[in-house]
Amino acid sequence: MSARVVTARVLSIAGSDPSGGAGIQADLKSISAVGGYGMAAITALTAQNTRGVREVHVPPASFLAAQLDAISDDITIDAVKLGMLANAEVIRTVAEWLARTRPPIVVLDPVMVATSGDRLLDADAEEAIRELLPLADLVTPNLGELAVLAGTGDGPPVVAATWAEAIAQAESVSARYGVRVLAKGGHLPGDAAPDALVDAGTATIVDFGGERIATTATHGTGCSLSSAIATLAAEHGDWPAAIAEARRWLRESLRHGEALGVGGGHGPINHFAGLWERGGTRTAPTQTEVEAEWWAGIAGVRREIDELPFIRGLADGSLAREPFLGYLAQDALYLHDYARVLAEAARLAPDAPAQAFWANSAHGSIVGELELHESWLGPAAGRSARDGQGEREVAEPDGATTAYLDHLLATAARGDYAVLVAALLPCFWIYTDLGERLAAGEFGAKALDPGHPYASWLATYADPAFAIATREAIAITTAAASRATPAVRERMHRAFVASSRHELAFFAAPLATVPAREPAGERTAGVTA
Ligand SMILES: Nc1ncnc2c1ncn2[C@@H]1O[C@H](COP(=O)(O)OP(=O)(O)OP(=O)(O)O)[C@@H](O)[C@H]1O
Ligand SMILES: Cc1ncc(COP(=O)(O)O)c(N)n1
Repeated sequence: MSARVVTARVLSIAGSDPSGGAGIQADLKSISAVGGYGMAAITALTAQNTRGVREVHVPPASFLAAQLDAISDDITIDAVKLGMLANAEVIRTVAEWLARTRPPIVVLDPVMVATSGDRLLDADAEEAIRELLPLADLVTPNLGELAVLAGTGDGPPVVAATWAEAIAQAESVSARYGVRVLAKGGHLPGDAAPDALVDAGTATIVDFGGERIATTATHGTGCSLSSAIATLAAEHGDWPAAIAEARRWLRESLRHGEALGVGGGHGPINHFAGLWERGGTRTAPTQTEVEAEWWAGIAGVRREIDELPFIRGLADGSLAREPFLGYLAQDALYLHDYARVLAEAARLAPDAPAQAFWANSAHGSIVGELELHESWLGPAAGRSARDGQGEREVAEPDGATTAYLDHLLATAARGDYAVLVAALLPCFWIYTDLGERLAAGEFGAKALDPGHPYASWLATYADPAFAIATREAIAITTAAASRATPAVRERMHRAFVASSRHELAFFAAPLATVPAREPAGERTAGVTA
């Protein structure tokens, strides 16, 4: 078998079923459902529905040859699936093209009679199918087709009545034509629906067992299975693995067929049931779209932050030293635990660059806390006790700090990396944005004045290194959101919005929580400057 490919380019050479359950329509759905790129050259048009075939129109074989050449002249074909071939002339056209182009994988579903009992191959063409067998890598007959292939032409074909008889017929076909045979038990009576891969060349039989699924939606199962096997064989480079996976997918699709409610006869399987259930129908937003949507989504919160008396006072320098230092004390407490949550993100990170980024940010957060103590607050509480300077009153986290940290620590404890990084992001993003806009004079010229009472603190937030870290945090988070399922992305977004609201409460707290009974200027909790 040829080298593996990521997205197999698979050509179905088969008939059209306008009801969408069998033929090329089923083939294209099946190839797509298991991850391949589907192409289709049409051998015949049928007028059929789930109840039966009304008419068949076979275009000139020369036109089929033109379709096949148009494809092989331009496109690398990783696998071919052959379905309804209608008549001997079509079979010969396909055989000639196969012999000339030698696709690496050829799966032949020797379609002869539809589930409804209608002929899809001229009676006199059943013999011609044998010409194709040596050109195929795998042939997938149902019990009736297997009997025809196993027959020698003397007398009518004898359909296997037991699974053992079917295996014996498959062995003789495999030996006679030098082709692997997947014997299919879909038409066996009883509760089992077994298939078996029979290869006389290697004297191996691989059994694929399975309970029969109680459903009337079996139209096109043979078409769908053979297309999925061709696609997965190109991807896996291994027949038993490809067949096992194709059968798992087929059985899932069989279980969901009836719910489609298509037609009053044998309805189609639901080729995409698994994909739909696992979230495959929604287009994932790009990273740029996530970034724009999430940022726009917290526009209201950001506006409220901009308008806070604390931010206005910080910008124009009118903010009293006492609430400012109260804020810094809370910020130090926040950074203390924020560092631990960042370290947890490093622990959960799926790759080394992300792990390094979060670990580095955790380090930055610890350094930030220490710097706050060095520049503004005095020695950190733990050290002050050890240094015998324990006289100083130690700040307790206020309600806003506690709530924010509880949210982050709970998110970390839940252990979902994507949701955790979304929760961590606002602290980077909102601060960088504020710092940049303060430094740009958007809140008034005073913020740019070197004589501003908090100039050195303002400078930290306009730090280009912090802006670079913020870009990285946005990139990591939006990449995770873009890859996530819709449900996880929604949880990420909720965590992001929740953290943004906590940012607002955090900025609002210093002026909102000064206890009324405490005379201004005398509040000392945590403030040591
Ligand atoms: N009711 C069922 N439950 C489980 N598996 C089934 C059922 N019916 C068919 N299959 C499986 O579907 C695949 C096709 O089998 P089947 O023997 O019906 O071939 P077919 O006659 O070529 O299909 P088609 O229905 O397209 O004519 C096999 O893997 C078979 O085991
Ligand atoms: C065009 C076309 N190709 C193949 C089949 C066989 O499928 P089934 O046996 O499930 O009817 C079909 N009905 N129509």
